[in-house]
Amino acid sequence: MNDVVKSLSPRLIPAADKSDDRPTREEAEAAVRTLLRWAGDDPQREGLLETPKRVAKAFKEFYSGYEDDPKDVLNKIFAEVEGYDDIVLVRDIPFYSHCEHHMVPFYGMAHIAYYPTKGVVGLSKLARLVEVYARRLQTQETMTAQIAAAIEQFLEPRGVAVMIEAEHMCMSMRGVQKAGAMTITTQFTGAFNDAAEQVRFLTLVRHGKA
Ligand SMILES: Nc1nc2c(ncn2[C@@H]2O[C@H](COP(=O)(O)OP(=O)(O)OP(=O)(O)O)[C@@H](O)[C@H]2O)c(=O)[nH]1
Ligand SMILES: [Zn+2]
Repeated sequence: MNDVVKSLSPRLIPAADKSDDRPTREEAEAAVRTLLRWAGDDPQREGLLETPKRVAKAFKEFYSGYEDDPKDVLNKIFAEVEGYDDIVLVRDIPFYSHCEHHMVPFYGMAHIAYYPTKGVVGLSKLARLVEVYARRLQTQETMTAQIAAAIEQFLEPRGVAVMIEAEHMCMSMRGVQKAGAMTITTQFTGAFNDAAEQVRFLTLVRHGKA
């Protein structure tokens, strides 16, 4: 296992703590009313009356990944694949996440590849794994490492490659205001530490043929 993944994995693999000090829905809605006032608006005006309830509900969707455990996503392995042990790559998995610095969306595509050893997982599970980590407060780097670490731990492949390309709204609509700037992160383990393997991965991601 790659050193970065190994050092990150204890913190990153389990589902987030379900701590007891979670606020009630009423407390969450009151916090939204405070932010509405902070934005300069009046939470009591008609159009905003139901907004705190909607925001609390939307947060449940945006951050549902805290309830999910990668173990439950990757626990079903299909071993009967006639000895197939070549690359499995799912590219262009769209995702929406929120940056942990500003709680503003960043969104883009994830590309995931691995070389199976003990079997393969259902292809949809790789997209579900992206959801587990995207639906939390994140940095793009952490999310990239977490996806690679989970596949390492549960599939024990010959290698994993993860690439994420995303636009960060905190860089587009505020702050430095560079709309369209794209951030690319990669995490390679095992066989993918080889330069030729990285070229194969990137070629498949870009052109669909090796
Ligand atoms: N490395 C990394 N940085 C991120 C990510 N998402 C947002 N950021 C950056 O987090 C940084 C936070 O910087 P700060 O100086 O603490 O906050 P700020 O004053 O709001 O910074 P500006 O965005 O430059 O206005 C910014 O440079 C963001 O671009 C991410 O996924 N990875
Ligand atoms: Zn941000």
